[in-house]
Amino acid sequence: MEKNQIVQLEITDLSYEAMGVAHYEGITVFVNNALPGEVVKAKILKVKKKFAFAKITEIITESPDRIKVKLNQWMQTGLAGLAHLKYDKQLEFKQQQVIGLLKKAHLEEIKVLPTLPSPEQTGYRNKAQVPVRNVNGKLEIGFFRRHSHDLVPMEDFFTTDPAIDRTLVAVRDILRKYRVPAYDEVNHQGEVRYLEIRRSKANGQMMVILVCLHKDFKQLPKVAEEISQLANVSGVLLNYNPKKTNVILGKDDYLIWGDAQITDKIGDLEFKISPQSFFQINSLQTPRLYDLAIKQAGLTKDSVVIDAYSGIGTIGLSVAKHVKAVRGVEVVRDAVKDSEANAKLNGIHNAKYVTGKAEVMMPRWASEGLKTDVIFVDPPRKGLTPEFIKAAVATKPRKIAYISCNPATLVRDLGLLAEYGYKTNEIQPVDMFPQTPHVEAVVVLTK
Ligand SMILES: C[S@@+](CC[C@H](N)C(=O)[O-])C[C@H]1O[C@@H](n2cnc3c(N)ncnc32)[C@H](O)[C@@H]1O
Repeated sequence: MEKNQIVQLEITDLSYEAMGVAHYEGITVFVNNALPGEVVKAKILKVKKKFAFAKITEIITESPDRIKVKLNQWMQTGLAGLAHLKYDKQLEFKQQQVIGLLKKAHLEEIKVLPTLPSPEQTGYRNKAQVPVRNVNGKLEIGFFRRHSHDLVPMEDFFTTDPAIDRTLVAVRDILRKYRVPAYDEVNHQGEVRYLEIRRSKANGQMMVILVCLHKDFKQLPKVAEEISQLANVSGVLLNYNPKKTNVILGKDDYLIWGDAQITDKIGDLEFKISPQSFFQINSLQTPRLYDLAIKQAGLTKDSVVIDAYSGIGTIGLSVAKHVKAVRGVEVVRDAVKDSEANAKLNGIHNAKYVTGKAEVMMPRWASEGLKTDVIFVDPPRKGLTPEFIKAAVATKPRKIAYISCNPATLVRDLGLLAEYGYKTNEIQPVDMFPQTPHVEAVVVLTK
């Protein structure tokens, strides 16, 4: 097999990144946007020792589960890498992914429930972060072509709230009008690197963040004023990111106009959200995700609960009314400030939040005599660290409620927690990210 060769392939599986999997002369071939059951002609793009990458040139036998995607750009960029698959099959794919990982880890006794569908299948994202670059001499917004930094210009981001899309395009036009230079990655010059918009599903408020190479640029006052006049914009901020990096946001935010926070709701609770605070992006599915964890946690009015990795306090505050006390811990100071303000905003007096690492704070609380019944964990994609697991187990909770956005690290951690006697019978996948291969899941472990 060599680069640029055209081969006929039978697709037998979907990889966790939603690429079609085929086998050819002992080599595993990953084919962009191909579906199981399909026979395709494909051009080989890259060959390694044991695997290769290819793209479809012709579909010979089409899967009955394939649907036509409106814009080719969504597939080219990986913005919506599962959009070509019928929604019920997307849900099945997510369930199967967890089943496959459990099998590999010899944990097949754990049952995986059918994936809970999302109330909205498109336009569900309450946040967009889109790169700004020059394409053919024009400032454009869009998404990077898969595995590259070539910008594919776009106006319809499909999974993002349509009100956010309209505002992104309006801000792009303002930047063009005032001839603000887009960021030039190669020479590390220009001004605007990314646009970020966060929108409250509850009241429509939008926060617009210009991620810039410098703290200021000459057109900024005019640009900010025009953005502030767009419908429902409640704040305009500049995020300062001077580094040569792929990380989107810099450390510092400067408020140019309006409010530095928006307020959204989860269930009947209100939450103030700061620019850098984590907030689940699928607003309508989030309360259902939390409810699943809360229901299985077996809470009583006497329970003491830890909200580890607490963000702006969404889980702990949703739990607070069912229990005696909540202790939360989070590394981002602004998020902790938000959680304290959110407790007040909702009249909750039994939840306390601190800034720090969960693995450091939990043993400290235990040594101060805190007896914990349930630990809620909702870690980043890398999952739990061995230090966290040790600290959590030493805290001796009856249950650990684990919300995960990465089934690979979830399954790894389930194996580790089982060694300490924390076990589960089932996993509930929850679709927080329709049209993408991302899988969220809830598990409650009992000792
Ligand atoms: C997936 S978010 C969950 C936030 C929140 N529970 C929610 O549902 O909105 C993970 C959070 O963990 C925080 N974090 C990462 N490592 C941490 C650690 N070692 N200790 C405490 N918090 C941590 C991140 O800053 C982030 O806010």
